[in-house]
Amino acid sequence: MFDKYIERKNDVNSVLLVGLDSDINRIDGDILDFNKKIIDETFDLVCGYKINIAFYEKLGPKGLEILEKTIEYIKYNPDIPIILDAKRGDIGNTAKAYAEYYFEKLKIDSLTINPLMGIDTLEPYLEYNNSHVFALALTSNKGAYDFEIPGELYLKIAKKMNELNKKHRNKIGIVVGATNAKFIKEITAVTDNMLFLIPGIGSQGGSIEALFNNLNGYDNIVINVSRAIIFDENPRKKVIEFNNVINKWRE
Ligand SMILES: O=C(O)c1cc(=O)[nH]c(=O)n1[C@@H]1O[C@H](COP(=O)(O)O)[C@@H](O)[C@H]1O
Repeated sequence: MFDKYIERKNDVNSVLLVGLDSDINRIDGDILDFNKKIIDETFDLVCGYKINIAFYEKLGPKGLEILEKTIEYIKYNPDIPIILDAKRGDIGNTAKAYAEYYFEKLKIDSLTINPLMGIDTLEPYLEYNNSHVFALALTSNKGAYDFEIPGELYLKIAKKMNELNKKHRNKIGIVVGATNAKFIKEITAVTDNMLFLIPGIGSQGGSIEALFNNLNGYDNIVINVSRAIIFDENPRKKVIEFNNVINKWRE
């Protein structure tokens, strides 16, 4: 799956993920139509899509149906990676149940997971040929200062995930928030070529400049922007703008 990201990134020259955080409270009409419109307007320009399950779960069975149809719709172009953002983390037996739905039925490319309960909770996700997970390490919210940053837990997670990533042939990446960019430099020092999923640009106010100053040339990244793209009146234009600014820094 790692290769799918790298190929896609090189093919379209973009590391941008559009986050389909399609909140019913901000949408007039049908969410599936809303998603299809965003996908139609952006698919040729983006590295991939991240779908946060919360906005679909809250609608009950109808929401899951929309989630499944959205994934199917993106898959008309099989080269586009799809991340399901569910931040799962539970004992092996339960993780196996999550994995069956996400990787066998939905056939997503990556799942976000919370690694706090330990390595055994990740293992069921890694048993599929093409599965991939992004483990939360340094999140974008201010609560990152509650547990992740004190005692450098985020670094401990990054190191362990890097080790696991080598063992499991590139099936693991980490989440690092752009809003806490100053800590990213230390992370790049302890990781090899694992993928970073970077949220926090756009509505959360993360600085692209600070992000790239701290990435220091590290380019195994995908940058997610949700609200600032999907709720803009011209999502395609917004994607082009983000691609341009980000690619200037990547040069
Ligand atoms: O795992 C994530 O994607 C994630 C981790 C994190 O630390 N911060 C974070 O914002 N996210 C997700 O990234 C998206 C950010 O959305 P916007 O702030 O609208 O761009 C949401 O789906 C969040 O749940």
